[in-house]
Amino acid sequence: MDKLCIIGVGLIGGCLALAQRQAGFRGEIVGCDRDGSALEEALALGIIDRAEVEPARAVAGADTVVVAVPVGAMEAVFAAIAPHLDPGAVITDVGSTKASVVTAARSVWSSLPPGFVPAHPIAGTEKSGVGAAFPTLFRGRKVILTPLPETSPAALERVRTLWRDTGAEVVVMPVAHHDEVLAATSHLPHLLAFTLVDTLARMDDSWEIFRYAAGGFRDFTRIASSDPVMWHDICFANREAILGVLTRLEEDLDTLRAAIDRGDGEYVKAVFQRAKRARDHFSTIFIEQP
Ligand SMILES: NC(=O)C1=CN([C@@H]2O[C@H](COP(=O)(O)OP(=O)(O)OC[C@H]3O[C@@H](n4cnc5c(N)ncnc54)[C@H](O)[C@@H]3O)[C@@H](O)[C@H]2O)C=CC1
Ligand SMILES: O=C(O)C(=O)Cc1ccc(O)cc1
Repeated sequence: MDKLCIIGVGLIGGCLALAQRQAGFRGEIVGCDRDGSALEEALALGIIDRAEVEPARAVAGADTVVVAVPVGAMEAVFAAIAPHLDPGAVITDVGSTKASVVTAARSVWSSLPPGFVPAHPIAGTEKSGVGAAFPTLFRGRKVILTPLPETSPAALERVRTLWRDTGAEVVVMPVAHHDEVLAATSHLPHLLAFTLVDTLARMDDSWEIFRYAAGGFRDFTRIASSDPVMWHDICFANREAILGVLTRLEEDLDTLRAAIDRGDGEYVKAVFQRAKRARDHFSTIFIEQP
C-alpha cells in the first residue's frame, strides 16, 4: 500500500489514519471530506498528509480507498469515486450496516469491482469528528469483513492486513448475519439509550431526575450522546433486523411489566437471575475490552 485515501475524515476515518501511521505506514494518506473544516482540522493535527474536497482528485492513484461516511451517504460517495478509481484499487468501508452498503455499491457498479470489500470495525465511541480521533481505538477490538462472491482474495487480504495492522482481530462473516447480530448488540442498545434519555428529558422534573442519576444511568446512557445523523441512517439501513429484535424486546418488557403489575416476584427474580448469569458469563469471554 503506497497511497491510502480516506473519504469521510471523522472519528473512524481519523482513528484509522492514526492507527496506520502508528503501525508504520510510510505512504501518503489523503483525506477527503465534504466539510472543509474537518479537513483543515485533520491537516492541523497531522492525521492526513493531503486534503481534497473533490472525491475524483482524492482517489486518483490511490491503491486503497476507505469510505468512512454515515451509511446513508455511502451511495453518493461510491457514485462520485467510481469513474476515477485506479483499476487495481481496493475499496472498503467502515459502515455500521452491511446489506445497505452492498446495495448502495450494486446500484452504482453494474458489476461490482473485485476490489470491493465491505467492512465494519466494532469499535467506536459516542464522540464524532476527527478531533476525537486517537490511534488505539481498534486495538484488541474486532473488525468484521463481509466479502462478496465478486471480492477477490487479494483484495480481502489487503483489507485484512489494513485492520490487523491497527491491532484489531479480523473476522469474516456473511452480510445478513452481520446485520442480524449488530441489530441486537449495537443498534438496539443505542435506540434504547436514545429513547430512555429522551423520555426522561421530557418529564416535568427532568432537572431533578438527571441531577440524581447514578453510575448505572451514566453507563447505560453514554451512547445516547452519539451522532443523531449516523444513528438515523443506521435505523433505516438495517430496518428489518432492528424491527425484529425490537419486537422481541417489547414482548419481553410487556411480560415483565405484567409480572410487576400482578406482584409476581418469582417471575421477576427469575428474569434478573438469568440476565445476571448471562452477563457475568459473556463479560468474561467477550464483553470486557482491553
Ligand atoms: N462512531 C462510531 O463509534 C462508529 C462508526 N462507524 C461507522 O463509521 C462511519 C463514520 O462514522 P464516524 O466516523 O463516527 O462519523 P463522523 O461524523 O465522525 O465522520 C463522518 C465524516 O464524513 C463526512 N461526510 C458525510 N457525508 C459525506 C459525503 N457525502 N462526502 C464526503 N464526506 C462526507 C462528514 O463531514 C464527517 O467528517 C459511519 O458509517 C458509522 O456508521 C463504525 C464503527 C463505530
Ligand atoms: O460507543 C460505543 O460503545 C459503541 O458502541 C460505538 C460503536 C458505534 C457504532 C458501531 O457500528 C460500532 C461501535
